[in-house]
Amino acid sequence: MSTRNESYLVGLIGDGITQSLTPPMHEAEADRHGLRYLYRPVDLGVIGRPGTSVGDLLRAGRDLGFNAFNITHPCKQLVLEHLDEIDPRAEAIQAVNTVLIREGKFIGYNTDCSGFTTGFGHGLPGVTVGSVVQFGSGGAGSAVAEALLSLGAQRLCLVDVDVARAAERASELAARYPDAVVEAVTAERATEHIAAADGVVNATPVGMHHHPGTPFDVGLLRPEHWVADVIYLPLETPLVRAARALGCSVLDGGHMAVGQAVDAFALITGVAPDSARMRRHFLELTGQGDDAVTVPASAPEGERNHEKQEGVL
Ligand SMILES: NC(=O)c1ccc[n+]([C@@H]2O[C@H](COP(=O)([O-])OP(=O)(O)OC[C@H]3O[C@@H](n4cnc5c(N)ncnc54)[C@H](O)[C@@H]3O)[C@@H](O)[C@H]2O)c1
Ligand SMILES: O=C(O)[C@]1(O)C[C@@H](O)[C@@H](O)[C@H](O)C1
Repeated sequence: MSTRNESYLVGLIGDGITQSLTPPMHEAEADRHGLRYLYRPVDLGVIGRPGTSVGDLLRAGRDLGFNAFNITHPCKQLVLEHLDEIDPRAEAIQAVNTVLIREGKFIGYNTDCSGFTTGFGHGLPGVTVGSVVQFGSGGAGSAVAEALLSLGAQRLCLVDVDVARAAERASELAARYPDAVVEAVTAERATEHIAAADGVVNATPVGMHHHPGTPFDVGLLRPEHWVADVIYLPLETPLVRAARALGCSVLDGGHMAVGQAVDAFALITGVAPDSARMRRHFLELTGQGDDAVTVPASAPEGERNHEKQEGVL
């Protein structure tokens, strides 16, 4: 037996998340720290519950002794009304992906934003954030837009098939970042903005295994563009592949996936995870275990088998 102060019971609430790599990332890192830590997917599709049941699931989890939950599509906004406290950044984004249960209270955070920010710094070092066209302004898109503006983007164009959603996000962000130009643009007008942009971001599900394709015509890309995708299943989306072939600097969705997991693990346990080790494990899970990075000679034997770099997300 163990109480909730002696071990960790964590879940991921969302639809279609049974194959998520976040649970194995947390569990393996916890093992390396000698923590007793179980992380279970709570797949709404499998248990036949709607996104609106997230509050009931949180309360059931609290009563059953869970320490925390990650929250994903379609619940990142739906969960807001069930929180007792919310981190200021998550409040600004109006999306939560991590809920800590402390003394019976639900405290919400957004590690998608911090995870994208860290991954951007490591994966696209030295690029000019400058002017960005971002496709998708939902849960991930809100976090990424916030990250880009806090990284210094001066112009951000949001493109979403849900035009009202993009307009709403753009006006919220413009109010909070008055020195930047933030606007919603139609897919047609995005063409001219991509031509003038430093970077292009995909924060839509287009490119996932079950949603193949690209959110815009990749013929618009030039080698000078940097390109970021948030999708990590697959890691090599059609957009990432096309951008790499063209010679663009590219950030795949794995950087954000590891970054959000690193930050959530730290919040849940209070223990600083080894982000490079989590990145290596993630790449093994995705079958990309030979990512070209280096591990210091002092690393444990098992880790020296991989030619990888410390501190790379
Ligand atoms: N790497 C990570 O850590 C990470 C984190 C969160 C989400 N994701 C991924 O991000 C993607 C989006 O997730 P989400 O939670 O934001 O979903 P969401 O449904 O909240 O938002 C997606 C948005 O994209 C828009 N959209 C769809 N097709 C479009 C198109 N062709 N052009 C423009 N807009 C379009 C939708 O209208 C919606 O507003 C998913 O693939 C998810 O797996 C990755
Ligand atoms: O890896 C996933 O499946 C996630 O759902 C991705 C993203 O939505 C994160 O915010 C979640 O914490 C985990």
